[in-house]
Amino acid sequence: MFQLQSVSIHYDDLSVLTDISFEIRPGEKVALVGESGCGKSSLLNYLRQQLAAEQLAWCPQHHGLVPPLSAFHNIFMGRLEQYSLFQAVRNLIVPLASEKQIIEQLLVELGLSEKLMISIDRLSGGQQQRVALARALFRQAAVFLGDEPVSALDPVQGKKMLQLINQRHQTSVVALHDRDLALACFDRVIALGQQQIVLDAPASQLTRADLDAVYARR
Ligand SMILES: Nc1ncnc2c1ncn2[C@@H]1O[C@H](COP(=O)(O)OP(=O)(O)OP(=O)(O)O)[C@@H](O)[C@H]1O
Repeated sequence: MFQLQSVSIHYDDLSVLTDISFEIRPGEKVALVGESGCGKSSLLNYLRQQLAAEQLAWCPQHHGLVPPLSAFHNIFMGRLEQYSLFQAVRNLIVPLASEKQIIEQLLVELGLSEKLMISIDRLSGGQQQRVALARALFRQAAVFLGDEPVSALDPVQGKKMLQLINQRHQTSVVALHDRDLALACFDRVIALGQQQIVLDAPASQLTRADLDAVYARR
């Protein structure tokens, strides 16, 4: 699915990751951890560029929602490129019953059943984050890439959402700060630090202390 061989990522003269190599096979569920600024978002952006649009469900750190529009409209936009211009405009003005039903069902699963036609600027931070997640799930893609997609949720809800992500996608790579969720919900954990991969192991072979040690390095 992803094969990185000696990849370096930098912004002008700032090196973020240097000469990293790894492979992610189809079916793997991978948590990406490491302290703030270590390069998780930069790596996810790199991975995004390796995939065709139709393979990818992307959940960005800052949501990218349109605040005056409803949850329905924002979620519908997750698949906008798959519709003709006529279908897209028509559905944005008068939602098609079929699309509305799918999105309603998604919102039920995400605990937002009452919010279908509520505008984003009237939702809480955690509710907005779940709308961004619903927009990614609506794509029904093979690969989910998420940049802290549950950071605004409580741990119980966060775990439920990560389980849903992993059930609905063949492969996932998710940046997380919550080390317990990384261990509980993923098969494999990759940790970044000092421009390198500092740990890459099956979650079943790791403890919370192993991941804490990643954050203690400097
Ligand atoms: N567009 C950009 N232009 C220049 N520097 C950038 C840009 N995006 C990120 N950086 C820098 O690259 C480094 C890695 O940032 P990145 O956002 O990938 O880290 P992160 O691990 O995702 O952090 P966080 O956990 O805080 O979201 C940081 O030093 C950041 O300042």
